[in-house]
Amino acid sequence: MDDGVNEAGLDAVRLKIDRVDRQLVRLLAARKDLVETAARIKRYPRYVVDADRNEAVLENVRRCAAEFGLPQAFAERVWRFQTELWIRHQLDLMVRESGEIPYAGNMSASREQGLRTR
Ligand SMILES: C=C(O[C@@H]1C=C(C(=O)O)C=C[C@H]1O)C(=O)O
Repeated sequence: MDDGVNEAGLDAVRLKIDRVDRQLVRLLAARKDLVETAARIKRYPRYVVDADRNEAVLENVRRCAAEFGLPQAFAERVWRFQTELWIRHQLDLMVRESGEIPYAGNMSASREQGLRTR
């Protein structure tokens, strides 16, 4: 780079970004284990999507975002997208572990509940 860009400063901040990413991945892996436990408790695909719980999760995340200085709209978009991925993950897990076929109703239900990224 040119134009007097502080390359050493950029390298240093990127190192910190990589460290934060490592922590984020660790936390997501911990969430994955819990989401899988929830899936095993639910047992059936028809119980995977829970609109009330999705809303409660979003409300909690908005509160945390305000607390930690993350823009709420940003947090909300990440969580809506994430929730869709977790729902898919649970359905995939059920298929893997029980051979149960998830019916299309689940994903269309999640779309109706506004879980798609907009
Ligand atoms: C993990 C669950 O399953 C789904 C995924 C959720 C999540 O990722 O937070 C929340 C509700 C459900 O739609 C759950 O019911 O708690």
